[in-house]
Amino acid sequence: MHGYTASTVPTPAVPPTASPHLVDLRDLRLETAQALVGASAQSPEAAAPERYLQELIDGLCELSLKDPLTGLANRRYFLSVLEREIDRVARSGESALLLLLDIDHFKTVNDTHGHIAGDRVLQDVARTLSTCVRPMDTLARYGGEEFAVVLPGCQAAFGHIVAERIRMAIEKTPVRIAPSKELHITISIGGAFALQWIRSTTSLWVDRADLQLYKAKSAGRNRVHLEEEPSSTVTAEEKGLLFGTLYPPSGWGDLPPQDPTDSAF
Ligand SMILES: Nc1nc2c(ncn2[C@@H]2O[C@H](COP(=O)(O)OP(=O)(O)OP(=O)(O)O)[C@@H](O)[C@H]2O)c(=O)[nH]1
Repeated sequence: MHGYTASTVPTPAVPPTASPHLVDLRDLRLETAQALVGASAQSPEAAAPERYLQELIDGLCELSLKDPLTGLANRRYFLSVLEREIDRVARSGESALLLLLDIDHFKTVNDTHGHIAGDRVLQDVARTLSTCVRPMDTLARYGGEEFAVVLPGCQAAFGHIVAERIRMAIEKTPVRIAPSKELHITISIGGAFALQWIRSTTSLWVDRADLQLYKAKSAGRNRVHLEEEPSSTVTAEEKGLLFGTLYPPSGWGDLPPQDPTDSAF
């Protein structure tokens, strides 16, 4: 974020309809912004208001994409990345892995050590996770104590290795919540690959990974569960996305209904 605060930003020369000297960013409205832009074009100090506006826009963009506690991408941004990834995989047939990572027994951390310690755990876990991913991967805080990462170009053969490496990194990195108090944190990980050549949806992809996360939790936590055969778990909805009305939702590989009057048969 930029170093300005909400109430101390000096305004450039503005028309009388806009506020006189200071603009509280929380109160900034479209008309005010338009007035600032209009004035900046005519003002002899044109450079300053433009810089101000650019900083304002940059700051607002950053706010809208980042999780304030951890500095990671937020859910909204992550879903837009997933959307793009689905597109890419559908066009290129390359692989991509989605991992959902959830801190184990996090409620106990909050209940035992307090919310501030819980926040510290979230920040430290985020930092450790950041060291485990490649620059091309997108890591996000997906919800309360849940994180997500999408790994473009991750082959099925390597998925488990990558996820296991992340799990172990968290397991062997204690979180210091006080000078003499360290917590040992674990995470459960569920993962699913994007369906190659199929334009699925973000929610179906997330649901798949979530099912695996549920299995990892149910199996005892601190473990990785990845979908085995992505193509064997294609849902009826996804078959519809691929084949439209050609194939009935009864089963993968069903033949389209034959029209006896069609000479092609
Ligand atoms: N400190 C802190 N706690 C949060 C935040 N967001 C969510 N939580 C807490 O995360 C906890 C999640 O608890 P549960 O959903 O029961 O999950 P859990 O205790 O980790 O249990 P399992 O996931 O089943 O291992 C709740 O106590 C929430 O209050 C946050 O930003 N900061």
